[in-house]
Amino acid sequence: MLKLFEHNTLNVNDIGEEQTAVEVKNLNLWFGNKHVLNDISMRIPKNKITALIGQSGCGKSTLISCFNRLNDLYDGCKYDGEIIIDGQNINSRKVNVSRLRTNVGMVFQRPNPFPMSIYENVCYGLKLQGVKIRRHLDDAVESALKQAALWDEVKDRLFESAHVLSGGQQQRLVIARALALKPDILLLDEPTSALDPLTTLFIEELMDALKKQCTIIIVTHNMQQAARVSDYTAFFHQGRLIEYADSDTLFTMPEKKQTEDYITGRYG
Ligand SMILES: Nc1ncnc2c1ncn2[C@@H]1O[C@H](COP(=O)(O)OP(=O)(O)OP(=O)(O)O)[C@@H](O)[C@H]1O
Repeated sequence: MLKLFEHNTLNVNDIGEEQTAVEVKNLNLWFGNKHVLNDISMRIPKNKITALIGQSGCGKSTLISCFNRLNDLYDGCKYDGEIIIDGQNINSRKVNVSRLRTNVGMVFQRPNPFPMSIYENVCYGLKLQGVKIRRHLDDAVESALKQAALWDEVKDRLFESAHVLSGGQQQRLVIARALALKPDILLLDEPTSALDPLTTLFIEELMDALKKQCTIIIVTHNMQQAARVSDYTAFFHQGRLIEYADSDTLFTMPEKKQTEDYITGRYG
């Protein structure tokens, strides 16, 4: 197995409260009558990369979308159980959802820069929050672009349209847009599936650097990527969490036959 990144991990059962970024407790979710997430419980550790894997349709994207309440946008979506972030059950009606979405950033499969300049893309969320002072915006844009390893490539053309950037640059721009809001948690839904292998590696190195400042949860279909980049991996099947372990253990000594069949490509 190609190992580029060092993983220093606890057993999933030993992740304590202080080390937990997201605690999922008996989460169930339905779209209409369809029971999509079935009694999921897990602790996702802080400042680590956790990969969610499993066959198409098993509920990975739905699960990460619970972490910033994106599923609320769909009529007919119901859920119960708890998701604790920063000591608060974010499934509660009392939660301020826009504040939650600032704290829990999300990046999707296809880079989706807004039709505006590179600069405006990065400071979009800050402006929505009411930040107006130009120097503050300039500093935030520079810092987020540096964290996303894009600054050197765009610093001389910040006011050009974001759409002139390559796919990999656009994906880093979208990551910078999320980072400008200083999220504690970054959700990445197949962030490299539309990118070539070199750009993918670049984004993986970026994720490894970013975990110092935030918790990363990534959905991926790419087993090599999950094994290379993540500290922990959770395998799902038909809406259930089948196996969750540190990635070294899950990819070399899975406990369940179903996990082994999936990671060795026998199905999926
Ligand atoms: N907005 C929605 N309304 C109704 N059903 C939905 C909705 N979103 C997802 N589903 C259904 O929920 C199930 C889980 O979908 P989800 O996208 O979470 O799976 P996934 O594991 O992320 O799949 P993939 O790997 O293909 O992206 C699927 O059966 C899907 O059709």
